[in-house]
Order: sequence, then structure tokens, then C-alpha cells
Amino acid sequence: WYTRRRSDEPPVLPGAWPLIGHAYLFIGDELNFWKQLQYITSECMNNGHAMSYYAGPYKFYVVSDPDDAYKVSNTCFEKDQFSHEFTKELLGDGLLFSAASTWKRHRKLINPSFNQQILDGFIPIFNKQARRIISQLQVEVDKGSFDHSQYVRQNFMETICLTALDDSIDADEAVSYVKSFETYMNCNICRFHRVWLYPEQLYKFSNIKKRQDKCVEVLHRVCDSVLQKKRAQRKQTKSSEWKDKNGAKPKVFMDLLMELDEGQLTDREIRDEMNTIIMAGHDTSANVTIFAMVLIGSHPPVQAKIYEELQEVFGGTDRDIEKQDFSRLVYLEAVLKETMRYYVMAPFVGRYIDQDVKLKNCTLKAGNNCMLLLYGIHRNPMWGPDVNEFRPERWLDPATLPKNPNAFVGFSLGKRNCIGKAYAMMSMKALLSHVLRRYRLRADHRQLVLKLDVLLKPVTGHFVSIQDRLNI
Ligand code: HEM
Repeated sequence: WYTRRRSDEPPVLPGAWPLIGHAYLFIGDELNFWKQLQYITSECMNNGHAMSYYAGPYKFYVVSDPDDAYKVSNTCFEKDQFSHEFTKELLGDGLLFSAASTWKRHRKLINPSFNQQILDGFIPIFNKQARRIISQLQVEVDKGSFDHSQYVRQNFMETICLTALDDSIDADEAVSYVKSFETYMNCNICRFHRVWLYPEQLYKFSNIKKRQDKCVEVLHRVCDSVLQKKRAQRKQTKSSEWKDKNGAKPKVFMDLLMELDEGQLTDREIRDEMNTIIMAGHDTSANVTIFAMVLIGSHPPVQAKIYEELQEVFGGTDRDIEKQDFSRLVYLEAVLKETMRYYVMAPFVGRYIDQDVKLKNCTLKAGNNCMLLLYGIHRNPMWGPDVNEFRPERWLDPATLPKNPNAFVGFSLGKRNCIGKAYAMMSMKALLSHVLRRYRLRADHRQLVLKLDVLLKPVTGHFVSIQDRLNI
């Protein structure tokens, strides 16, 4: 039954077992998940860039051709059947996993909140956060290799909270918010790797669910209390006075959503979007920065070139990064893009096939799930013979880049791609432009062991050591 398919459907991955199909491949830890995803990707790339596999009764298509992936992503806007189910208590109708009809309305409303003018308002926060990590890293100078990921993760989490909710969140609330977020994500990852906990009827009796519910309670309480505080402040102060009082402060995402015309988003929807932005925005940018630091430390000529560019742009000073500096950091941008190509943060994204989709060589049938293999797109031979090498220089000359506009999918592809890509590039450039002016990194990326929870991550973080350039 598993191997039977309509003639125009993609071929089935070999090795399906009775009843469970290929689900056994995914039993195990996050290291195994990454291994299996690499295996499925290479099978898919070697079999016409589209295949299918089964997890119990569910059929999943996998697609690794950039044009086909683009077609799927712009035809089917529903996310796969599991993502929303796993996150609905916290993210509700937030952009990331909401139903297509809600997503279309919300994305239109929220898009303007990510415009350049708003993002420029966050530059002082990015600078402050970069200086914060520089002083925290002082204790690690000349101490040998250490786990830089903890510093980076914490820093990006604080930054996203400051730009989503601002400092209306008090210190104790902030601590419990960050902790609860972390535990919530860990619970979800635990469930993801235990196929038997996928059905809600079984999951609700597990201890993981109990722990997760407690976290959701805290996260909702904190978010609601910030929202109420902001509403009360606005009521007390006339709108013109409120503008004067807060004129110097950047507008954070919560302010922007509250300012939408009355009734466009309910308080519940604003809360869902805040949690979504925080969840989608902090771990992704943090991980790219963590990988970038390892790669930069492992490639001294790359580090020297970045440093040279930083000296030129900042005139040899340690001044803050300003609006006009971002576009001048051309080589740093190339390094970040190459990091995201080499270690694609989200190696796949899911879609639900709600209508038949005709691809180059086959048809995906409605009623199944589909994984767009972004990792496969970044390993496509169109990138050239050095596809498996880290080579930022490829980004400096358009002639050495693939002609296909969907070759780079670090932020996904199609209309439902990442809304925060410009924010992410700015926050990462700001942090690295400070850190790399002050510290020289040493690392060895060949020691990295990778795992996949929902994002690609290094298993342990003790690979980077730092020297203070002031003492060299
Ligand atoms: C380097 C950092 C980042 C990476 C690699 C990344 C990657 C992604 C990916 C792969 C998706 C899924 C798209 C899809 O399903 O096709 C996504 C969606 C999303 N991202 Fe990002 N992201 C990053 C940073 C951010 C930041 C900083 C924010 C917010 C400030 C953000 C907010 C979102 C939101 C709200 C969505 C859902 C968009 C929608 O469905 O309309 N992301 N991102």
C-alpha cells in the first residue's frame, strides 16, 4: 500500500515498514534527526528532486528543486498539519503557523511594522546590546575555548524582548519570561522527537505537557500585563502628550500593533503575534551569529578582511554603528549570507498541500504534507564545484552566484517567507561589528557536531576563544 502511487506522483523513499512507514527513521535524538534529514535530502536530490515518505498513515512529500519549492510555497499557504498543533497554546493565530486566511489578513497588517524607518529606530537598542555582550565577554579573554552560544542566545533574547515589548516589562517578569520561553521550546522539542506523543489524547497525560502548560501560563501573564500597562498609560495621557513623552523612544512592535485602527487586532491576537515574533526572531538570529563566530574564528583570512572593512567604515574608532554604516559592511554581509547558506538555519519548512500542485516532473496530490528542503537547495550543484565549501567571496561577484532567484533560501521563499529578514541582518551586523572590532576570535569549525531540533544547532559550544585587541 505504501509503495503504490499514482504514476505522476513522486517516488516513495525505500525502506517503508508495515504500519509505521518510515517513522522509525525519526526515533532517536536530535543528532539522528539531522542525519536522517541529510539522508532524505540526498535521496531526494538523486531522484528528480521530489520524493515521498510515510509517518504512519501520513504521507509527506519532500521537494529540493528551487523552482518547484517556490511553486509549492506560492500555491499552498497552509502550514503542515503538525506545526500549528504543537504550538497553538502559545502562538495561537500568530503569523508563523496560523491558517492561511488569518495569515493573509495579519501579514498585510503587520508588514508595515517591519519597514526600514521602524527598524532604524531600533539601532540604539542594537548598539546597547552589542556593548553589553562585549563587557560580558571580558571574563573569557585569554581563557581558552568557552561556550559562546550562551552569551549570544541570552543577548538576542533580550534584544527581541526590548524591540517587541520594550522596557515596560519589569526585571523579575523578564527573567521568568525568558526562562519560561526556553522551557516551553525544550518541551516542544521533546514532543517532536517522541512520535507517540503526537496525538493530543496521549500528550495531554504526559509530564511534558504539564510543564509546558505552566510556561504558557507565565508567558501569557507577562505579555498580558505589558499590554494592560501600555493601554493604561495611553488612556491616562492624551495622545499628543503621549507622543511628546515617548517621542524619543523607538516604537516597539507591541506599540505598532496597538496603534492599528481600532478592532483590527484583538488583545489576544496582539499577544499571539508578540509571542510569535519573539519565538521566530531570537533563536534564529542567535544561531546564525553563533555559527558565524565559529566560521570567522576558523578562517583567519576571512576575519582579517572583515576587520579591514570595519577599520575603514568606522575609521579605526569604537563608535556606535549608524544607519548609513549597514550598507557599507559589504563583506560582513557576504560572510553572514554564506554562513546561512552553509549552515542553513531551518533545513526545511512545512506546507500542507491543499490543492494538486503540478511540478516539473510530477504532481503533488492534495491532502498531504510537504517539506521544502532548503538544505538541499543550498547544496544544489548550481552553486558550483565549491558548493560544500565556506567561501564568502562568492557573494561579492554576481557572476559567481547561481542565476536562479530562489537559490538562496536562508529566510525561506515565496510570499510566506521570513518577515524579519531585514531586522535579523541589522541586529547581527550590529553585534558582530562591535564584537569583531574589539576581539579576535579563534575557533575550529571541523569540531562542530550538528543536531537538528527545529533549527540546526551545534551540539556543544566550546569552540571559540577570544583575545582582546586592546591587549595585542
Ligand atoms: C537569521 C535569522 C532568521 C532566520 C534564519 C529566519 C528564518 C525564517 C524561516 C525559515 C521562516 C519560515 C518561513 C516559511 O515557512 O516559509 C521564518 C518565518 C518568520 N520569521 Fe524569521 N528568521 C530569522 C529572523 C527573524 C526575526 C529577527 C524575526 C522577527 C523580528 C522573524 C520573524 C518571523 C516571522 C513572524 C515569521 C512568520 C512569517 C509568516 O508566516 O508570514 N524572523 N523565518
